[in-house]
Amino acid sequence: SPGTYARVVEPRTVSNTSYDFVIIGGGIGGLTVADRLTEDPNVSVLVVEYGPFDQGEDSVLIPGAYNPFPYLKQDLFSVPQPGLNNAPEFVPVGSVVGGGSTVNAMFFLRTTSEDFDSVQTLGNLQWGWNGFLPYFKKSENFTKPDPTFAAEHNITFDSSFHGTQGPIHASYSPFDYPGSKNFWDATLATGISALEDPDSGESTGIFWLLRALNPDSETRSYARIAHYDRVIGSRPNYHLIPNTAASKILFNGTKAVGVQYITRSTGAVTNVTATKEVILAAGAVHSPQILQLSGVGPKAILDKFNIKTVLNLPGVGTNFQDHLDLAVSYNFSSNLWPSADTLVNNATYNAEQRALYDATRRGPFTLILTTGNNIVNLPLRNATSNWQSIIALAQSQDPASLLAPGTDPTVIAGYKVQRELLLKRFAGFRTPIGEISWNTGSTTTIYIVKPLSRGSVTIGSTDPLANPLVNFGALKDPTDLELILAIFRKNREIMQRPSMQILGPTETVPGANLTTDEELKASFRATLIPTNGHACCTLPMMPLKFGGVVDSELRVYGLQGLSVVDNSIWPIILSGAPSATVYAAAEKAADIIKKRYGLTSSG
Ligand SMILES: Cc1cc2nc3c(=O)[nH]c(=O)nc-3n(C[C@H](O)[C@H](O)[C@H](O)COP(=O)(O)OP(=O)(O)OC[C@H]3O[C@@H](n4cnc5c(N)ncnc54)[C@H](O)[C@@H]3O)c2cc1C
Repeated sequence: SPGTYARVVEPRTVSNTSYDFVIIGGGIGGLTVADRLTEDPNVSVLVVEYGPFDQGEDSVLIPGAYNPFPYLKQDLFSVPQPGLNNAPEFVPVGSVVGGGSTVNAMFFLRTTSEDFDSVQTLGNLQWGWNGFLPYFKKSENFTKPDPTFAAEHNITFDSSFHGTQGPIHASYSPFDYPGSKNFWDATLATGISALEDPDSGESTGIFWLLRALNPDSETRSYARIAHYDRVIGSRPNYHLIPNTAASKILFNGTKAVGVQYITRSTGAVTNVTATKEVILAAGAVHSPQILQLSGVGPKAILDKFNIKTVLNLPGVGTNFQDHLDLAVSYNFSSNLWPSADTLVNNATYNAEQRALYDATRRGPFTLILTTGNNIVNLPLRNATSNWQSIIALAQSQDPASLLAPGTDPTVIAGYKVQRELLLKRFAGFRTPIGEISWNTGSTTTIYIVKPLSRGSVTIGSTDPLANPLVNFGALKDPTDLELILAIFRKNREIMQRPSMQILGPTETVPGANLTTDEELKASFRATLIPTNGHACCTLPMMPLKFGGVVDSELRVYGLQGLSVVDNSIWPIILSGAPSATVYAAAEKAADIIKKRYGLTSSG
């Protein structure tokens, strides 16, 4: 209803005013922090958001009608990727209030506790798993599945790891296609074990996926509802302007004192003052762009565009990482009915099931089509007996030569320590490096979640409305291709087990006829997507000597009054899907910032 938008302020209302905090970006990090800071009625917050509000479209709210494209930034492509036959690749980022949470596939999956050990090892003692778990719980409203349904479908969980009072709903789709059981059994037959709860800190094995799904309405639970609509009626101190691009952070010396923004419909430029802090939450692709446009970043880049240097900070925009995404396709001669394909190919079934959903909130429309409910998370050692030679291949690489020429020595040093840490994880059993998910129809998706290659984000012009140059750095390190091969071959093994074979699968892409490592790798280079929309790590929380950009309290080094609260802060990409962890990290960030200024939580 229009009433929910009551606090959307007109640009003219904002101009020449001042707020305690100005937050750039109304995605997961930005809205979570805005919500928590405005619990203190004496604090004023403005969120500047590039995109519009969604209009409650089915494509946003209903899992079975999911379509992210209308709210993705349509014209954002990477620079050509030499590792992928020189193709430029689409860069998916949500450009809408709620950011990625409005467009994502609703995987609500934490990461292994070993990822937090890594964050700690890289200089952030107060970011351990045990201290972080309360923030996971605070952000979450977990609903148990129906016990009969759970028993029939291999759903297990440990309630002690979940929160039930938080703003984001986490629940299981109350539907599955029959083929999932075949996949489950085939996976177990390869020696992979069932995992009780992937949100417990242990995250390897096969398990049922939790989704950011409201179990009453079976619709998306996302930051716009959870951290804006939910509270806005009682928060005159919480303002948000949509359709507005932050163009730069304003500095007085090295202190951030405000934000300049552009009203996209008119091009009008406005300055707004932040008396306490500017908080950067434009996501891992745009936050480094905004910093560079504001004069904070590698000096050579700032000089190239004649931008006055506020601070030479070499790490800004380096260390770019994302999950890799490989689709494997099949024909089935005797697949079970229905499958995920039925909803796509059979209009009668689709109409019946939509009517069922509308009437009862049950059936396949409670499920996102592209991936199944079952996920297999694999550490390298459980994927291949070749794990030692893969680690040896990685060790034989010269890290400096895998980064762009001229990369700052601190950034190279940080990359080296990350690689050493990652290779230790590769030799263990607790960090997944890959995931497999069969959608019960024609597609299995393989994700590589711990790539060794690194990319970058840099400005390509001084126009704040132009896209930055995104370089995935895909497959720069040849080890990444071996990781894909290992998971791919494990997936073939699963497909060859009797409970999948009775469905009569024939692999059509890459194709059953491709058998040698070289044939398969050539196919991967042609079909791999270098992103799962999980861009991260471009303003990493690491020591300055390792190319870090923010300290353990999320403050940008060398500046005052500027914090970062989005998915840019991780040093190494998380194994899990990012959103659950970004919500929790933003809850932690809000506590850190509240403490810094003595704010209350009375809201
Ligand atoms: C298609 C897709 C599918 C995904 N699927 C999943 C999934 O199933 N599970 C999961 O956990 N994660 C998924 N993700 C990833 C997840 O949604 C993101 O990692 C998460 O949203 C990152 O949060 P953030 O706060 O860093 O940034 P975002 O949520 O992206 O928010 C950044 C916000 O900043 C705004 N912005 C950018 N530039 C400016 C500017 N100049 N001025 C003002 N505002 C600006 C953007 O419009 C955006 O709203 C998916 C992402 C995509 C794109």
